[in-house]
Amino acid sequence: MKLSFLGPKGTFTEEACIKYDSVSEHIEYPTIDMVVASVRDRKTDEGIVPIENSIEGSVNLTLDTILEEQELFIKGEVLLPIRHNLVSKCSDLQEIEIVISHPHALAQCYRHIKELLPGVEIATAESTAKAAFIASQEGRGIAAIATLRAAQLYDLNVLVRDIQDFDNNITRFIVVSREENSVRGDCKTSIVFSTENKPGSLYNVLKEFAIRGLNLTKIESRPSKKSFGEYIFFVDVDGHKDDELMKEALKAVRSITSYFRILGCYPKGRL
Ligand SMILES: O=C(O)C(=O)C[C@]1(C(=O)O)C=C[C@@H](O)C=C1
Repeated sequence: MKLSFLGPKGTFTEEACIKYDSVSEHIEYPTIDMVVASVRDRKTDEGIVPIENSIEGSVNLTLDTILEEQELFIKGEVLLPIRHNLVSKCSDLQEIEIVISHPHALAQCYRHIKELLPGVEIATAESTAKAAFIASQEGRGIAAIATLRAAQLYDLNVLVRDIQDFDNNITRFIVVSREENSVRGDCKTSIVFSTENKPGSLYNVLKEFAIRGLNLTKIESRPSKKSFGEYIFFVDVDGHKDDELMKEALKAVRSITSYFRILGCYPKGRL
């Protein structure tokens, strides 16, 4: 089996990939949309991308990409504790003029970086490992926020360990596939929908889960990109899509929404 991930080697997504399936062939792609497209275009069987972080929230590019890919499903999820490190060719913090990383990683370490390196210039990269690679090429004056594995792979010194602003830093990754997951058991169901822009329409949708005692684990909105003030909602619910109460709730929600799709039903990830 071929499993694509947001690369290059040394990203947190690669770690999630190894945690999910260490046996398959792992293939790196430089961006989230290219990982998802590799599955759609049958170059790989499944792909892993980050979807949300406990400090910084949703990865919008992932939400927008899975919304566009109507033929793909979420087949699984992986939870990973995230520990960031400041890594560089330099061996002294005083020499650092630029800090580079993925925007999510920069946001997760914002206070720490401001404290350690006041006035430092910030630059972004497509992943933490890409930032480490750039730091290894550029050399002097630049540090990346990256994994310890990336520091090893790109031959960088670890200047400061654990620079995330909050210790309880967890990222959730999803596994995208052309096939639905067919397992039963302790599952989660992810849906996406839009409602008419009128009073109570979101309340009416959420009520269908509430009256049946179904627990929502996430709700996120993204602009529809068609009209200002119109939104698409992503909701995760505890439970399998074929459980009796869930089936009833999903049927009701389908009937009162202007757009509705089950993104996937899959086993809950564990830390
Ligand atoms: O750049 C990486 O290492 C990634 O895997 C991406 C990513 C993200 O998009 O949130 C994953 C985990 C961390 O939260 C920071 C960055």
